[in-house]
Amino acid sequence: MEGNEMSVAFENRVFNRRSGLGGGRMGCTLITGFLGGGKTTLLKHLLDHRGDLRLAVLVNEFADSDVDSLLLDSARLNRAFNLSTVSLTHGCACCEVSGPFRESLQRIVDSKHNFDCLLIETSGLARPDKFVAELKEVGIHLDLVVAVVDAESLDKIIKIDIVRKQLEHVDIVLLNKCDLATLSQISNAEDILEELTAGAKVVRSQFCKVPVDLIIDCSKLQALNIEKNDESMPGVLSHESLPKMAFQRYIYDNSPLQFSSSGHTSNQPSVGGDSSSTDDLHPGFPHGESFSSATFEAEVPLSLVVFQSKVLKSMRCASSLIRAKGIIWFAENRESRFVFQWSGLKRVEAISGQPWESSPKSCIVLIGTDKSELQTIISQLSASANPHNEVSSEYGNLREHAKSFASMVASDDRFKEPSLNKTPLVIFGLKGSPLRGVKESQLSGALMHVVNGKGNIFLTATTFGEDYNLQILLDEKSTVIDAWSEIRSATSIVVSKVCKNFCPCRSDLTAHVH
Ligand SMILES: Nc1nc2c(ncn2[C@@H]2O[C@H](COP(=O)(O)OP(=O)(O)OP(=O)(O)O)[C@@H](O)[C@H]2O)c(=O)[nH]1
Repeated sequence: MEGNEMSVAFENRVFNRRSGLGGGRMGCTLITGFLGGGKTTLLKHLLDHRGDLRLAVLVNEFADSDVDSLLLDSARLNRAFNLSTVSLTHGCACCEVSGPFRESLQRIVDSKHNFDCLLIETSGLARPDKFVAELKEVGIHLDLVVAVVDAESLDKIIKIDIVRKQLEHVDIVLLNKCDLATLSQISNAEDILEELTAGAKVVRSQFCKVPVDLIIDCSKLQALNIEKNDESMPGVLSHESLPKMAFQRYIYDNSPLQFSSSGHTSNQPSVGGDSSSTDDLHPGFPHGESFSSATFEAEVPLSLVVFQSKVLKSMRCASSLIRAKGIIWFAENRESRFVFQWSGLKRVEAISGQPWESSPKSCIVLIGTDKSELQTIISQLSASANPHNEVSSEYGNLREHAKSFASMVASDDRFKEPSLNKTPLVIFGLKGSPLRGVKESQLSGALMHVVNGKGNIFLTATTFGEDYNLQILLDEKSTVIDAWSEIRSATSIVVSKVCKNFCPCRSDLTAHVH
């Protein structure tokens, strides 16, 4: 790539905006940034707030699995927009751009949908500069390169070569996850970015909530006065994985399970993996580090008891694990699909909000630098898969634990009335404050992050409209008193942080301001 080409894009955009130029060609925003920084979160935010923009989206994924499409629910979006999903399993937009990536670009350009803007989410291990020439070839105008960066972990990951490369030519950096970072982490991150990005705009954000106009050039549309209709659904066109030539499938030899490559239909869990290394597989591979990915799939539910006691434990012990994400089918919550996320400084989330649209199954991708650690986690995941759908034998005294925990929650008026279901899950959550504009989801979501971040307890969350509930399953090892004491003290931290900007005279929060 030519040196300053991308930095110039931002100035061009500014110039075009001011002069009403920009041409009739479709513009493109490239979203880059290391694994787990918040690129998909930004994409979702843009899709949710796109107004009447017609957006085409390409998602580039590191692992050999379509997890991002599952997380974005792209099949549903494409159905609504009458587009078919293109599966680009043999081409990497970053490393091998001549194949399917070019074809998808061409398809977007030729599309009768007349898209206003193409959003490309690059994989967390891709170099954004590799995309520029291809875009030019098909006549797509690169408006902007945006990097999404985790403010809490930037000082750790900045040592990784690809992270530095990603930041070299960006126009805007969203310094994201500012809700998790301390002020000193934020200002330290800003210093690092100033040094590395040669003058990019740095914008602090939480969950990438920034104006759409900052990321997408809307001025062209106004200048061209394009008529819009209400059916401007985005087209989420593809998932891509890294090229087969740069990767080697490997099988976990010592597992007793049957293994298969993607597309298996058995009721047994299956795993697959990809590994990349600059040395032995692809001498020209530009990523500079050796990363591996492994995918676990199971069409039987996973036991939450085993998941939290074994899988999470091995994930926490795996110092080389960088990222995990996927969809989980828990035996204790069969009706909903849980979106599982592990990113940054061991931040764990498991949130369900949607019923299954197709047959339930779990699909989890792990990315790290040590294959054997990934293998250990995969083995634990396999152990948590329960082909016989019998989990009640694991419950033992857990229901008693649940009852006493629920009674403790009931005694604290910061919480809603807890409930129990037929499993040992306790369902509970913090009260919101409509008067102060503090939602249940804000408080309970923050509580989940704080508690899960410590790693002693695992909270999952379920959402339904404005309702946001947490779930806890106290296993044999956790004592109810310890768990409750940890949740109470985390609650105090969360409530004081979220509510600190509000005047304490309002009565509906008095319960929160203990
Ligand atoms: N607390 C907090 N969590 C965030 C924020 N932004 C994103 N997350 C969470 O961080 C996790 C990773 O976010 P993603 O958007 O999937 O990150 P990504 O960069 O697309 O990840 P890869 O595609 O794997 O590279 C998810 O659990 C998000 O909910 C934020 O500002 N604050």
